[in-house]
Amino acid sequence: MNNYILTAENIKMRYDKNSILKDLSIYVKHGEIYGLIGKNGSGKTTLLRILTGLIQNFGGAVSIAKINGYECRLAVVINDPSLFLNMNAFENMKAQANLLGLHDDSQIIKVLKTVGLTNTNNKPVNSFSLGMTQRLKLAMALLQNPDILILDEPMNGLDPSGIAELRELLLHLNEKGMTILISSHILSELEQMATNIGILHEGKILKELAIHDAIQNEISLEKLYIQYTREGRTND
Ligand SMILES: Nc1ncnc2c1ncn2[C@@H]1O[C@H](COP(=O)(O)OP(=O)(O)OP(=O)(O)O)[C@@H](O)[C@H]1O
Repeated sequence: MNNYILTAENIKMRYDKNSILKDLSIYVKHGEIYGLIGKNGSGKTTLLRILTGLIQNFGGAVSIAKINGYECRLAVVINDPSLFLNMNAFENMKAQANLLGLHDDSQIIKVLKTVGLTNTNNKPVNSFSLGMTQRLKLAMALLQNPDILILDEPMNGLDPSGIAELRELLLHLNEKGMTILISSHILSELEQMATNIGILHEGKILKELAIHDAIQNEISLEKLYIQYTREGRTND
């Protein structure tokens, strides 16, 4: 038996005549923080949308592991606006909880505490900082108590303290057992946070590696990124 919680094999996706993902395979293990990197337009968001079921017309197969007979729960934080801007954090969470059929407010209160949004004094979301908004989106995803959390460039636009807060939060969730798949261009953050890295280039995951191997061999992610995504690269 393998230890994968999420696998996708032979994924093919095209928009009109543009082939974006070309027989791509990705393997995410239980308990890891998998950092997905690649150039702008390489297909990271497309892949994450496929993995989360937001895109259905693709080729290949996605498989989510089962624990005790139940498929692992997956939640996603993507950049689509999905918040009610005139409502406060609790009201947004309540709306999401209703959609999920959760009627116990204690779960909302617990999750808001986890992301540090309990003392927002009834402020509407349209007065939130970007960091607070990102934490609220994360809280909405956490309401589902997921086994796998998928985040698409969650640090975009955050200031250094917002990035650090988000990193601490994700590390905390991971320590509690949550598997995390995160796409980002901020390689220095992934170096601090990820356990594994996948480099998406020309429609495939060209390279997967464990961060501790890179550290042991004193290879920076930036160097690897450049090596694997430049034209005429060597793939070894
Ligand atoms: N709905 C769509 N219709 C047509 N083309 C699309 C659509 N969505 C994405 N694309 C194209 O597919 C390619 C991959 O886009 P995608 O957003 O998946 O890349 P990305 O790696 O996430 O990029 P970035 O790092 O800039 O966010 C791009 O060329 C993009 O223009």
